[in-house]
Amino acid sequence: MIVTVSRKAHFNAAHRLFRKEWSDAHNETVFGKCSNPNYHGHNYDLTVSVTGEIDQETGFVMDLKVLKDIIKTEIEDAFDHKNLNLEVAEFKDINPTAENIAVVIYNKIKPKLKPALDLEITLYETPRNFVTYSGLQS
Ligand SMILES: Nc1nc2c(c(=O)[nH]1)N=C([C@H](O)[C@H](O)COP(=O)(O)OP(=O)(O)OP(=O)(O)O)CN2
Ligand SMILES: [Zn+2]
Repeated sequence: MIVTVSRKAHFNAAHRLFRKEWSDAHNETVFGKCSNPNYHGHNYDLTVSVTGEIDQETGFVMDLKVLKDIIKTEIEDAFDHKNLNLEVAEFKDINPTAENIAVVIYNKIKPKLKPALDLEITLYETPRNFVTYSGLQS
């Protein structure tokens, strides 16, 4: 039987949406208040979902304590109370949109899971704006 297990997490982070080759005025036209040169913050809510076979000995798809520890180490310790543009290496040259943050989170967590397990990331940037990524490539 294939089942999905999920773990919620949370982090606060600052960011600025902009392209460095564009003027502040053009960035504001494209990204609006999210391109404020002085940055702004969000309370990000994260759901990490792992899908796979139930292990017949343990009854687990995976141990949620293990998933909790992976999220803490890979995401919360790395992103919480950070300026994503300035302090998180993955966003040095990537705009920290919700889409790109979800892809970075996926790419940090996937190698920590058994290869047979599927992963889906849902990231809420605001209570009403959220994105989902499950590893599909164009
Ligand atoms: N496709 C995307 N669009 C937007 C992103 C994004 O990451 N991907 N990000 C932003 C802003 O950073 C931020 O989300 C602010 O959005 P906004 O609509 O202004 O949200 P509110 O302040 O109105 O808060 P709500 O709680 O959602 O009402 C913009 N676009
Ligand atoms: Zn923002």
